[in-house]
Amino acid sequence: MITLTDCSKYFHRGSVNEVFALNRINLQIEEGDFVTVIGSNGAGKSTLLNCIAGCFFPDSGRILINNHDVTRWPEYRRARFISRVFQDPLLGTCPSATIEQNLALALLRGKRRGLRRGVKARDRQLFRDRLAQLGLGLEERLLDRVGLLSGGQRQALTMLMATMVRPEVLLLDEHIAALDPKTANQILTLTRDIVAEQGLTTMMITHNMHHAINFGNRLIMLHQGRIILDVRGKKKSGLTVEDLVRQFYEAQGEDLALDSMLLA
Ligand SMILES: Nc1ncnc2c1ncn2[C@@H]1O[C@H](COP(=O)(O)OP(=O)(O)OP(=O)(O)O)[C@@H](O)[C@H]1O
Repeated sequence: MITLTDCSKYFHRGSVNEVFALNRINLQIEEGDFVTVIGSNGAGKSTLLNCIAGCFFPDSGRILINNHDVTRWPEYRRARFISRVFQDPLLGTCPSATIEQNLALALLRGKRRGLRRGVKARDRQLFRDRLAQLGLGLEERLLDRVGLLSGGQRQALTMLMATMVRPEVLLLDEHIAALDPKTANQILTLTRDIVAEQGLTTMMITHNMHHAINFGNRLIMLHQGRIILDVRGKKKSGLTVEDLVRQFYEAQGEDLALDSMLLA
């Protein structure tokens, strides 16, 4: 469970460049919730995930993860609970290491990391089994360097690594945005399967309203650092893209001609 109470975040506070990126956010995400996060450019979506992940501290407010008050915990300490996948498939893996070395590293998440003599046979079988689920033939390429993989293969591997040890929270920051549509759909399906199989508490930022509606059980929309829409369950799955656009403008009380939303 993630609880944000009155969380605010400024950048360049007190200067002419001041940005009020998160404006007194109150949000409770239940265990196993899969929340899609949408909003215009600069709405505060990544800032919200960064605050939860501990990239920086909020200026005010509290953050609880599974009843631990992590508000002042540094990022590395929260990494015990949180896995994150970014837009760039180059992040999250080590390109010069092999697939099995990357997976072995992922297996150590949350444990004391020491030098180990290579990959154990038992682990290797686990890696083969998990990779086979991707249907990309990577189970036959354990000794290939990750830098040789395509963006889609790499993002699939990153998803596997992020969930190799079950995280309490999975944060997906536009993780399919750099992929072609077919590969993006494959990674989304993989995401849905892994999240369902492990019952992960998940937040997924997307600019695609269809994805926001069709994935997850809850949808939040941010605008200017505030949550302006929060729908879940049947109400969410019954939404259309047109509903979302309308609700966006209604929530703001602004003219429909405004084109700040930038959602596909
Ligand atoms: N590290 C930072 N330093 C200064 N300003 C920042 C920083 N991170 C974010 N901001 C500002 O905070 C606001 C919210 O940014 P954020 O990246 O959270 O938006 P977003 O909703 O993720 O947008 P996008 O869809 O374009 O990725 C923006 O005005 C941005 O310029």
